[in-house]
Amino acid sequence: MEPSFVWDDSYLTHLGDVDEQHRALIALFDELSRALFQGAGADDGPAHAIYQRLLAYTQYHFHEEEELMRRAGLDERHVQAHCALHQQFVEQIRLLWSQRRHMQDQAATLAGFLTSWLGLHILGIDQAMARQIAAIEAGTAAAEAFEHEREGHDQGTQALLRMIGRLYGVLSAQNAQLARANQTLEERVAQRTAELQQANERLRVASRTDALLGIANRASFNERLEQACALARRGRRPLALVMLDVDHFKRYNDHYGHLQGDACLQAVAHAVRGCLRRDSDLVARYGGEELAAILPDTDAAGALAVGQAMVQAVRALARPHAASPGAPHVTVSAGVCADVPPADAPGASGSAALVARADAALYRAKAAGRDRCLGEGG
Ligand SMILES: Nc1nc2c(ncn2[C@@H]2O[C@H](COP(=O)(O)OP(=O)(O)OP(=O)(O)O)[C@@H](O)[C@H]2O)c(=O)[nH]1
Repeated sequence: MEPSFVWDDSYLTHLGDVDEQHRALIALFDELSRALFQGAGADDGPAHAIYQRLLAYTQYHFHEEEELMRRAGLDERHVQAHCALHQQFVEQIRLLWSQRRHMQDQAATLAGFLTSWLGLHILGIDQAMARQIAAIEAGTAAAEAFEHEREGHDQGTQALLRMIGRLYGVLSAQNAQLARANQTLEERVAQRTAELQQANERLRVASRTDALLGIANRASFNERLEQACALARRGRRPLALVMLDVDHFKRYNDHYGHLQGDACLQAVAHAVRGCLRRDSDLVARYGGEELAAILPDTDAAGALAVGQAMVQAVRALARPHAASPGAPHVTVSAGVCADVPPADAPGASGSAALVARADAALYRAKAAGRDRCLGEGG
């Protein structure tokens, strides 16, 4: 059931402007109530626009009323209490409106608050204001009119009014606390969501990176290779691959131990990576001591030049390898191939054919004495 404001003569203050503004306010309250009840759960854009008009009009009305009280010369005790109620209302309605999404039944709560607050306010303090203005106009001193207003109520009514005022204060404070708690909760949820997103991003990067060498892992290599092949095929551009393997690495491990072996692989990976020139190039750990590079849009001559630069960069590390039957330092062998990837044949992808061809070149580089890079032409 919609709580709507039913106007009757008991609400009249007989102050022309004030009564007119009260009626306008009631009309806005009813308009907002209707919008809330009709649009419950849906987009509350229309209700929000009415709320903003209502808030603006309320503030205008409060300002007018406060000016009127000052012009009429009302006792300052009344003016202060009256202004405080106005201010409290503005704070409360703002708070309630900001929290409306957390309410179980926002239409009933908001409409109920508006209608009962206005009724209480008009029947209570606005009528007291009107009576004091009338008394002052009839020649009574402001302080006397104020005191008389107090005495006008019997003790029971006075106590009741105090209780209602106190109850309103308690509920307002409670409401503000709940709003703050909600706000904090929302901030915490937003912070946790951001942290989770960052953690997910770190996981995503980690799942594609080799933990020892800090370069792309095999899974990432496979994915990038498929993408690069598809692009190269579409553009009919050559795609180059470099397969690279550390020479006599088993002997290195046996001689220097696995930890030194790990450090050696890291140095090699760093040197090899330093030879890439384009953002689209990628070097990955293909297997134990085997690395692979994808060089999009690169022909055989270009690929051979990059492969040779990698071999030279590792040579330049001059990392001792006392157990090698070849050079006295760590070396690598590399094989390259470059081609427009062949269209996928059933059961075999163009990328697999390119890998096999680069692998065969690497095998020949090993057989030819290691520490070199060979292309498919030799
Ligand atoms: N320290 C270390 N060793 C690794 C890692 N991954 C693979 N290896 C070692 O690399 C060695 C590779 O040896 P092989 O495949 O026999 O080849 P190789 O000794 O390098 O000889 P060629 O390739 O013929 O020059 C093996 O002993 C692996 O244990 C790693 O992450 N760390």
